[in-house]
Amino acid sequence: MSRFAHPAGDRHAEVRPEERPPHAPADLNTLDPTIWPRTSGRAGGSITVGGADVRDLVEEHGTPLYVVDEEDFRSRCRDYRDAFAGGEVHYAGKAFLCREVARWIMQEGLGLDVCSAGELAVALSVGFPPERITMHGNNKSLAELERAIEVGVGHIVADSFEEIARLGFLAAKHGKRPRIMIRVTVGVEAHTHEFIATAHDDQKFGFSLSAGAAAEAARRILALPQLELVGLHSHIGSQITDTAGFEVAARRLATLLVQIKEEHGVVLPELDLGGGYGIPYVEGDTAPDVKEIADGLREIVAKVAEAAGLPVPKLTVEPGRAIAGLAGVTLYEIGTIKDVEGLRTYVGVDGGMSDNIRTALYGAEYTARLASRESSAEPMLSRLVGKHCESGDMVVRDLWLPRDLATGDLIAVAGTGAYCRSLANNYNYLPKPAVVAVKDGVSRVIVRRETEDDLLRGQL
Ligand SMILES: Cc1ncc(COP(=O)(O)O)c(C=O)c1O
Ligand SMILES: N[C@@H](CCCC[NH3+])C(=O)O
Repeated sequence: MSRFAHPAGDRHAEVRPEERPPHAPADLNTLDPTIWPRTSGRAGGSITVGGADVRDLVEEHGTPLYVVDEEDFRSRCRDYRDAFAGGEVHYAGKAFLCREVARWIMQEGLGLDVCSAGELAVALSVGFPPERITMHGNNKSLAELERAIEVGVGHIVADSFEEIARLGFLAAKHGKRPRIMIRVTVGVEAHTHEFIATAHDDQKFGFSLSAGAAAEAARRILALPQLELVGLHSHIGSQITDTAGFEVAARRLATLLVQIKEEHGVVLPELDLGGGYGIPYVEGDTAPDVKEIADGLREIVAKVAEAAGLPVPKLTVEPGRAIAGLAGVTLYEIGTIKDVEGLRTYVGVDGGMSDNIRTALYGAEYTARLASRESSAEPMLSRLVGKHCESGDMVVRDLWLPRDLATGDLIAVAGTGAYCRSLANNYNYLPKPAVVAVKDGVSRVIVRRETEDDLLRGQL
């Protein structure tokens, strides 16, 4: 099991002694280049991202602050696009989407996955080409499906029998022929936290392969001439570092491709293997390299197609975290430092589970550093906690920080570019932090900080 994964039942358990960090790192100032943004470093002691000093960023934009290294984000788009040349890469907007990010995705030549009318609206608002958009969701509303058909999204991934009937009705109503994929539950037990594993049979997504539901979905779609069935889709889960699950998924999808050809004489031209590629969050984490993923998946798809006597389908992947995750860091200001004798030091910051709920939700681990200066003080075992009324409100559960830490110091948490702003909430009426993009020493607000007016808007 990966360090990220642990049974949900353990979530509230105390840290067992063997899980405590065995020893402090030799140097608390270093920035592991596999975890921190590609352009990050230290200058005059302070951490810099995209050529900007975090002290200046905070001076200008306040804390907590989400900082996105634009070059890191865009270069990972290009890495995926180049590695999967010949196929398609769709960025999964749920990881982190705003208008500016949609523009970056568009400019870098990627497609986009959306899973709600809201995500679709963000993309359309900046002129994202609808034909490069895929619409997902296990319970899309009639209005969401209608909007997707009206604007002409490139693919709609069917997730239930009800939805196939709705799609048939709406396509006929609008005189359109949407391109449909079937979300197949391939029965893979992905090695990740149970809340983000999506291909074992006992869950809400997709049509079960083993129970025959996926084959039945194909029958029903092919019976509706107003729908064009173009392929099969599988997404086995998120933060997956072992690529074996993707191979099994690809092989199993291929068996269905063969079955559909034999039963209906139809060769589906596309295969979408979803996203889920893991990233390193803490030192020692390993993550698959994009080239290896691409070469591995391409080889498997080609092999299984060949063995089945089918033409090699076009391969699409949908990375979210692997593009956005490491581009982002969160900056906090330290407010309180509370030493609990003999146990640890609680370091309180001005955000918490409203801007990063992943630690509370999945037991996620993060790397954090004193960001506004370097220190050679002794390491102290710390817990970086938020300011919410929950004792589970932690940003980093176990962390070594220098003993001379003081109120007003800045802390940077790495790897917060994915599923932090997108999962942010207003618990305890905290306003959501701003998101700034940094590049060549210049910062731009791409999502402004919420204000008290935002918090009160819409109430009687
Ligand atoms: C259908 C689908 N595609 C892609 C993704 C992106 O996953 P990740 O951010 O782990 O790459 C998800 C989320 O898990 C998803 O549900
Ligand atoms: N929210 C999850 C990922 C879920 C992906 C959506 N299917 C996380 O932070 O790890």
